[in-house]
Amino acid sequence: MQQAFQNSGLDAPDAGAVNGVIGLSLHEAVRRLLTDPEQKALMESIMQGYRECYRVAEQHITLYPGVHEVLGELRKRGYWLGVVTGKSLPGVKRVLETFSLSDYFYVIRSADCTHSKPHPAMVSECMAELGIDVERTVVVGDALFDVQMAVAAGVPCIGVSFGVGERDELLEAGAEVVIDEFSTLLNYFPPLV
Ligand SMILES: O=C(O)COP(=O)(O)O
Repeated sequence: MQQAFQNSGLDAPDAGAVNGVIGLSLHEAVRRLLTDPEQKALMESIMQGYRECYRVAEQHITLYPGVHEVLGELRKRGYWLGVVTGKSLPGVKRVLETFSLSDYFYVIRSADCTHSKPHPAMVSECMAELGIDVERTVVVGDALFDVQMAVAAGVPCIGVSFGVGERDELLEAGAEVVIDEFSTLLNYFPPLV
C-alpha cells in the first residue's frame, strides 16, 4: 500500500495506518488512508498501483502451520466452512487455488461483491446461502473488522493472535476468546457427526 501511494506521487501512509485498514475492501482501505477521498482519479490510481504491487507480493504468501490438517479435520467433524474476505473474488480464489484449499470451503464472500467488513453482509449472506442461523455460526478472524463484523451479524467470534490485530483489541471488540495457534481451533469445534 505504501508503494502504491508513492507510485501515485503521494507520501506513504505509515505502517500503523496501513495495518489498521487490513481486512477492508481495497476501495474502503484507500478511502480511509487518503486525506481527500473525493479525488476519484487519485483513488483509482492508488488502487491500480496496489493491485500491481500485490500481484508481485502474493508470490511470497505462505500458510500458517497446520492449515490443511485443521481444515480437513473440521470438515471431517461435520462443519461447513466459508471464507469472508476483504480481498477481491479473483484474489481469494487465486490464494485458495495456489494452496489447494478450495475444496474445504462451501461458500465465499468477498468485498468486491457485497459490503466491506465491518458490515455484517458477508456473514449474513454466507448463512443464508448455507441455510443456517446465528446459533450455529462462528466467525474466526485476526482483525478488528472481523470481530466487528461478527458482532454486527450477531455471531460469536474467535480471534487469533497471530495475524493483524492485537489480543486486547479483539477481546475488547467482543471476541469470545483469542487463540495463539491455528490448531487450537479444534478445541472449540467438537465433532458434529
Ligand atoms: O488479507 C487481506 O487481504 C484481507 O484480509 P481478510 O482476508 O482477512 O479480509
